Amino acid sequence: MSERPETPLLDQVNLPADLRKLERGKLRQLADELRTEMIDAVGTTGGHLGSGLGVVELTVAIHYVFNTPEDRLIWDVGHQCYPHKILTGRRDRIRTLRQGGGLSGFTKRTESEYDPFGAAHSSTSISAALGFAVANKLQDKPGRGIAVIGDGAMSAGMAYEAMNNAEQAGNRLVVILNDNDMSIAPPVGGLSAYLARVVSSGEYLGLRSLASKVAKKMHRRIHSSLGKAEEFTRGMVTGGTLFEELGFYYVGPIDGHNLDHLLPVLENVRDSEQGPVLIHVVTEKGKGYKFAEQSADKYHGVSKFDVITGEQKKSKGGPPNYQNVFGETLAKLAETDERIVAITAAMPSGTGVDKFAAAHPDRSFDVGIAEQHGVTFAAGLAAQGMRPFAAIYSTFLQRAYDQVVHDVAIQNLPVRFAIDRAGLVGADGATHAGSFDVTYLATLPNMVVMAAADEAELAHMTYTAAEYDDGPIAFRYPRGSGTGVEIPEKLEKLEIGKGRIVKHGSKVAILSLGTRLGEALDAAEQLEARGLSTTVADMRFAKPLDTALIEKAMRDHDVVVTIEEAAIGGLGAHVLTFASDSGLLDEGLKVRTMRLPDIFQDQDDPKKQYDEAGLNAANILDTVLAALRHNSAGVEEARA
Ligand SMILES: Cc1ncc(C[n+]2csc(CCOP(=O)(O)OP(=O)(O)O)c2C)c(N)n1
Ligand SMILES: CC(=O)[C@@H](O)[C@H](O)COP(=O)(O)O
Ligand SMILES: [Mg+2]
Repeated sequence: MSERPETPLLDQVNLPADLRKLERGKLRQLADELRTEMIDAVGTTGGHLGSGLGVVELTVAIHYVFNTPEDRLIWDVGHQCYPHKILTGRRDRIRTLRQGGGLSGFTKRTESEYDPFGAAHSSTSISAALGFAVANKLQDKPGRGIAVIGDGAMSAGMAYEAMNNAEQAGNRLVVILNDNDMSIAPPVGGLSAYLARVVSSGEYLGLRSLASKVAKKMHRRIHSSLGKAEEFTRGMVTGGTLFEELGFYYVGPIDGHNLDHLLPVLENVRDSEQGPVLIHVVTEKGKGYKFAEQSADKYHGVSKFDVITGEQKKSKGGPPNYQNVFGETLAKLAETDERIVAITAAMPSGTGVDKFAAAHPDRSFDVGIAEQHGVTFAAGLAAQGMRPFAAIYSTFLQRAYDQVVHDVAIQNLPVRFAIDRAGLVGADGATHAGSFDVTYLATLPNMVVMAAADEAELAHMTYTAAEYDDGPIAFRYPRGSGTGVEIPEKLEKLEIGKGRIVKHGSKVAILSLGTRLGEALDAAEQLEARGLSTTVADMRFAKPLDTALIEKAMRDHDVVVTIEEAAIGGLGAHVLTFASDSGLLDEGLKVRTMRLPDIFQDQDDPKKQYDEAGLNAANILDTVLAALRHNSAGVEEARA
């Protein structure tokens, strides 16, 4: 008689309270079902897979042992939170992940009480968890701050700032270091080597001896189940000296896929009066899905894929990605210029620096998730005569803004900023939008700010930046693939501060910065069809402005529109400032600035995001026609 299939446990678990009703012996089956559900879901949505697979058991154990949501659980970066979302009332929406109107791909306060803190930029979890812990202490409320932080995220300075400040929290703060020996790429630096030593040199010690260490450290009765456990675990030999010196009780390393190890240790920590505690958990990124386990990047970020074959449904062929145009162009330039070096902050493939590194390994630097260090490292390199390219996503460069101002701009050092993911980025949503770099860079004295309209322009700007030694220079370009335009063999060194007229007209002038140029040309066609002769300029520079081009546009046209994939304070603001300073607005010229809206836009398909932002061709057409309907009194006349 065939065995009746087990009733899926996952169907009985909507919230952690349901999970805690299960016998411990059932948790293994639940974890297996949870892993299967996650693989199936991400197969249909795409997203971050490897990191979530690595924390399935840890997620089950944390919610089983700790009293979430009263215990505030904070996932660092939050890209590993899909199992957490499934166990906290969002299984029914998990297949809407990273889609318009769907679940965010990261933790988000507005989504659930089980997401006490939003994430997506790394290394914030310990600071936030410390905040919750101290607040509960001050309010005499129960509840801990629990931070789960990866080994990659632990390479950022902010994590140490938080740990340095953590002693005050006592046993209210629990830090779980999820060490899978991976960042997006293999981890780098001294910390990674240290953790590898702690994990690899540890002999197998019986759990009892680990238990006695834990109990001794915490002056606690050994938790009964811990005492009974027969399993072996890696013991600590060198131990977590680094963390202990920072005031933490260090426990580990522990096998993060073995619930018989995780549960008793978490219970011990939960019941301990001592703290703060750092539990060092060893996991495998991509665990339990062979295609992820076998891939170099452990399926960190995947498009939709066939669960059976592991085959991702990526569009094949087509124009090159901007990141690779940058990396390959820079690699070529570096063949004849020994001064060129490239720096990435743990994003070699995302920035295209991996292409540069393949050709020039000794001139390529992955500094880990350490944008602040990366920028000032570049400043030091520049001060000593090198030509450094700091390749950092727009959103992640925000983390190093003071370094840009204080170490680069004020000293007028020739650091080159290759700013990828400029503008709206789609599935990663608001936390990753590259909205602010024009605003925050073009306001700085000495800074040159360029924006590529297509991949050929990006190649020219990479060359121009390489040759520019007069101070800092930045060039921005979007996520994804180019327009298919041909990239000439011979690159052009652009004249600093000069734009280019792409289409000549006489009534309307559209001044475009970046890849909205395509939409501007579409709009120009529609305007011409209405008898409105339209000039289109690719400004190329937000700073310095091409003032001659702007002045001519303003004197020779009735309506001037600026458009950019940037928030207020960018090209439009600088054009208006120049125009008002030059008296060009005195004759009642109609000027409209089109820019990103003053909201944080959630995830969606990028085209839809730009529709929502009002920055597509139809929006340009409407803006121009509305402006033309405004009479000199600024009153809109009835629609013609
Ligand atoms: C400030 C910042 N820089 C870069 C990134 C891009 N990023 C996302 S996840 C990741 C690697 C994180 O590694 P780890 O913390 O070990 O987590 P794992 O993926 O291994 O679970 C990086 C570099 C980011 N999210 N935030
Ligand atoms: C979680 C994280 O921050 C990165 O994985 C990011 O999602 C990468 O973005 P791209 O996919 O644009 O490279
Ligand atoms: Mg990791």
